[in-house]
Amino acid sequence: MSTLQHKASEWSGVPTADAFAIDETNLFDKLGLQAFVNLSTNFYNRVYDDEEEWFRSIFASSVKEQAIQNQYEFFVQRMGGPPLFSQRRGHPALIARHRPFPVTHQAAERWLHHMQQALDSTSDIDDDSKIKMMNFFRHTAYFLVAGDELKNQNQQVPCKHATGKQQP
Ligand code: HEM
Repeated sequence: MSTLQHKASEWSGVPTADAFAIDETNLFDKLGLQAFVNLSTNFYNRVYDDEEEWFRSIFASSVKEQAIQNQYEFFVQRMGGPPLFSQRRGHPALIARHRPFPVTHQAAERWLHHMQQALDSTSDIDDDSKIKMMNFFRHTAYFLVAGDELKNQNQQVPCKHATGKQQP
């Protein structure tokens, strides 16, 4: 298991096997496209209305409708549907795509809070699928936090040129 996956399991409290239980059933076949559209719409409606300005502002440079599409296309692709995300956006590379944003433990908890509420208000997703999806989201959120911490560590490592010594 990679260090990032290990940290993701430890911090999220979700064992890797539970996180990837989304692969046991084809959730796209089970739920259909509209359920994913509804989930991401519910999620981003909450995010863009968040009373917590520090969290809302992380999304300030994104257009809500595009953020909704980016998210549901990724979920559809990851949960057994057609590769809509990759066809339009390229490789998911989630850590790299989150690089501009402060993906802290606090931000992960706020993201997950909105996602739990979005799931609760999406009636076309059954309870078993909700549990599977939430485990995947929780694990992935902390995988991104682990990736973000790596980015911060790398920034603290001085560049070899910063020593003033010339390399041979
Ligand atoms: C942990 C807290 C998280 C924060 C603060 C965060 C923040 C963001 C922001 C600001 C964007 C840009 C919105 C856009 O224009 O599409 C974004 C995009 C995205 N996020 Fe997150 N995110 C988090 C967790 C997650 C998780 C857990 C997943 C997947 C399970 C995820 C998947 C995505 C995807 C697929 C995109 C679209 C990327 C693209 O199309 O370039 N994010 N996220």
